[in-house]
Amino acid sequence: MGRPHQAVADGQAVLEVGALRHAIGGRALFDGLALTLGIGESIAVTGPSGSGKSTLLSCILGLIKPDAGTIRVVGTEITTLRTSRMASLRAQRIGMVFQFGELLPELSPLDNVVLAALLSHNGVGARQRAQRLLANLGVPEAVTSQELSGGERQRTAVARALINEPALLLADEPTGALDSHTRDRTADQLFDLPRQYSCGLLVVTHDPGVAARADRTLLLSGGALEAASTGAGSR
Ligand SMILES: Nc1ncnc2c1ncn2[C@@H]1O[C@H](COP(=O)(O)OP(=O)(O)OP(=O)(O)O)[C@@H](O)[C@H]1O
Repeated sequence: MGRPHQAVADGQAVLEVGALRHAIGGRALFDGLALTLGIGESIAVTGPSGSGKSTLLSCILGLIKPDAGTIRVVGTEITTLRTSRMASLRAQRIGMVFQFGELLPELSPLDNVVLAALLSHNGVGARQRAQRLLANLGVPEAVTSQELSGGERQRTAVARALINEPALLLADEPTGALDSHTRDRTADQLFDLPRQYSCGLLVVTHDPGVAARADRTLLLSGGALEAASTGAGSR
């Protein structure tokens, strides 16, 4: 199922953030923050509540314009993009998984996933792609997604994020609403995705057991990202 856009070259970074600065309400959240994420790689970002993790994701999604610095998504500098161009880059290149899935409850899991393809003008073969993704992630068929368990809903949200074959997958506390068994299954699947689908994965999480699955864990502290140790055996 070829990408509807140019493929990411081997070795190319899917995300490069440089010298990022941003303040909210007079408080500096980012002060020279830098980050590089490669294709096939996963990074977990941890940090105290209010340190700016979700704001960082919003900057990468182009929803917040940072005060200064650069953000390149698959080589495209997004901080200077017009809204319409950013919207199309976001639809084609970035997948996002939220803490509570944010599915449309009246629609089936399949239709939730297909809808994301249609909204991105990527409808050709979308039903088959969605069926394959949902089957791979172990989501059962259902008339409405509100019939699903929390873990099944979250895996549907993962399928929806993958339907347009994004180069960059972002997740904000993707397992925060799940019990520990479901968390483990969902997190295992999530961190398999970069190699399975040739994308880069950036996960914001408070959960050391989830962060431990990432190739690298970074701590957001003092407005910058530093290497963090999640501790052996914290899964
Ligand atoms: N729209 C907004 N208006 C005002 N302040 C905001 C806004 N969005 C975020 N903030 C503030 O910016 C800071 C960073 O928020 P953010 O949600 O990015 O933190 P976080 O690290 O994701 O926190 P948590 O781990 O609790 O989710 C917080 O102090 C928050 O109150």
